[in-house]
Amino acid sequence: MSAVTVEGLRKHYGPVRAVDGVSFTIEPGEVFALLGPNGAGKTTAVEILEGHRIRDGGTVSVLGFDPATGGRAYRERIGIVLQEAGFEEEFSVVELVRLYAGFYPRPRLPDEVIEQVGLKDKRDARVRTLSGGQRRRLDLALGLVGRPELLFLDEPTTGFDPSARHRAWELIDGLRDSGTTILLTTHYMDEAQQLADRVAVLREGHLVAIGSPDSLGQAERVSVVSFRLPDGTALADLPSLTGRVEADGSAVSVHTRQPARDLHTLTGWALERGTELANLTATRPTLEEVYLELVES
Ligand SMILES: Nc1ncnc2c1ncn2[C@@H]1O[C@H](COP(=O)(O)OP(=O)(O)OP(=O)(O)O)[C@@H](O)[C@H]1O
Repeated sequence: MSAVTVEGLRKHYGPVRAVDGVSFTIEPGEVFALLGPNGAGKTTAVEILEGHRIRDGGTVSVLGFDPATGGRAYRERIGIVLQEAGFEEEFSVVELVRLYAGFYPRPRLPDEVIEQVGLKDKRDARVRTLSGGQRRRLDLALGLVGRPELLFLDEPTTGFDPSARHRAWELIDGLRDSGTTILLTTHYMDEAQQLADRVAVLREGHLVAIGSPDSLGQAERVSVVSFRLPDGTALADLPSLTGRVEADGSAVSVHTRQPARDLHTLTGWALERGTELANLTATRPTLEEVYLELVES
């Protein structure tokens, strides 16, 4: 059985179709990243799965529960790491983690979780004295202490310094290795590439792509043709191409679904003018490039 099955999910706010017929599944043990620009519907979809919002249509099954009616039995099996949880500022780190541990039937040891998220030095510090990044790690500890089968991670590393980010990635990798299913949202494509077995891209309430980070570009058949603009040539002198042209100084990149055609046009153009296209390459795009193609085209 899939850990998560979503079919035809809909949630409208008046005229805004925040989620408009979205279907996907997440397998047990999978790390699944939901991507999309601001307002695409990620939070709405995730909060429906968490049981925090009521859907208007479609079916949802998470660990065999309907989150809308799963109640406490459901909440005991999931972990939620919110972007900005409101904390009791006067508690110490260990007190707060202990408090949360008390909500679950089979909690992990608070000190073990505190160490895992890298807050051992701050174990007895008051929450109000924590830095932003340390608070985010505390969020993570609170999401983990109940030994969840499914963990919801909302932008888990926003505000982290680079080394904290890499530690968080290692931690999430470790959770995957221990069999935890993870649904994460992120605006960092390198994070999705690094962590996710599969990613889904939402745009205006619709799923526009789904697959492994590496397969996504192939499915969209987007390639990037790059070259240096010949001396004495302006961008406006280039022939008309099927792809989207971007320039950074004289470095030009063409994001195209028809790389052969655009390469042919470009090389024909260069030959006619008796010039070269320096640094000419045609590559598969990064996840970030595929993502931008999907959400901006
Ligand atoms: N409670 C609400 N009432 C009315 N409209 C809402 C409500 N919540 C979300 N929306 C609208 O639904 C759409 C989707 O919002 P949502 O928060 O799900 O997007 P998101 O993908 O999570 O964005 P972000 O990346 O900015 O967090 C937006 O147009 C938003 O304005």
